[in-house]
Amino acid sequence: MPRPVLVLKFGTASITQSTGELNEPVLVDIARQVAALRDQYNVVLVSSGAVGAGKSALRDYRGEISQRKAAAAVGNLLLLNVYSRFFAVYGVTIAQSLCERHHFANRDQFLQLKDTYEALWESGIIPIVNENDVVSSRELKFSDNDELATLLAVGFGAEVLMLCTSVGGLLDANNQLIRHVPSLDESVFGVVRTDKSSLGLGGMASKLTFAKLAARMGIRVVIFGLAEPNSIAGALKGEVGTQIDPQPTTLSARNRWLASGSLAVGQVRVDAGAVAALQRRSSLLAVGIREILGDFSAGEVIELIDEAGTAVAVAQARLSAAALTNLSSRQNVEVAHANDIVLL
Ligand SMILES: Nc1ncnc2c1ncn2[C@@H]1O[C@H](COP(=O)(O)OP(=O)(O)O)[C@@H](O)[C@H]1O
Ligand SMILES: N[C@@H](CCC(=O)OP(=O)(O)O)C(=O)O
Repeated sequence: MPRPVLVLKFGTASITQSTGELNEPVLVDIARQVAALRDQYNVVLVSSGAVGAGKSALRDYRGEISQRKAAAAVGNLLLLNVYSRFFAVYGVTIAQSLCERHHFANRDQFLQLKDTYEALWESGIIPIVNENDVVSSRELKFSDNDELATLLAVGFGAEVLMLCTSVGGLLDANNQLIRHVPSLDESVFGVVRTDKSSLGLGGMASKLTFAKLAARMGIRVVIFGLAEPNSIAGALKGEVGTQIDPQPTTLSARNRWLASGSLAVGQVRVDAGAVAALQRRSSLLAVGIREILGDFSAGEVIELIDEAGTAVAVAQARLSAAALTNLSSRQNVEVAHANDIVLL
């Protein structure tokens, strides 16, 4: 039996001090706790903290985009060096994996990543992942490492996605920990404020957004903190942090991919009749299309939005944007087959 995959993400606020410097005692403890999970899980550790760790090396750091990239270039080295030293104490070798968003657009390319991780896991090595900030452009970035961790969890069909937070979990309006969220509906999002740590990108709003996606794809999510001893094992057992239940899903691995990991390169606005047809699991026909937004080729992934602009589905387009625009007749032209459409 292959071991289940566990994706574990640590944000800047959890592993650095307020100055940005790496919090070594916390990292030693993470290494101890994660090393103990290796026999049970194939672990992917997603770690932020590079910008914080590297920024003091830059003269007159003001947090501009180019300076953040430069800080990440310095800081990733420091971060991995510290992880490498601390994991070595527990006999674990680590590997570095820097990911870019476009690697996730093409499923074949993404599966190469999985191949590599499997080779690492076979030798007991833990991959440590961060966004490749040095080259990531503003348009093509992951929104943050919560998204990167989620896309890895969905792509690998992980059993559990664990998002570490500096505040111990999801808190209610009285700052009390919410222990169990059976389903992430709007009322749950209502407790989230928009504050986040100064060096990180995410915060709780981002964690919940991606937790919702992962749960919809059948993955159990835990948002937890490191305040208690052995909190990672505790969170896995459901005793620490906020537990978010996975939703039942019948989507195939490929369609889960379509709905989450792929990059939608364009959008198509569809009318109310087409929305109703999609909900009946019909194919999308050209007659229901109101507007084509962006440029896409046949075979690429597009988002289907309703008249109000809300995304209702993602689909693999059979026709390019240009071919769709130039249709002489829109009767009986299939734009996306039902099997290639995933409702959101
Ligand atoms: N309802 C909430 N429960 C917990 N944290 C919340 C809530 N609303 C907003 N937050 C904020 O979200 C942030 C949690 O993200 P944090 O773990 O610090 O960042 P990251 O891991 O992305 O660096 C904190 O700044 C916290 O104050
Ligand atoms: N890639 C950046 C962190 C980006 C990020 O998502 O930060 P966070 O919100 O703290 O998880 C870094 O290593 O500093």
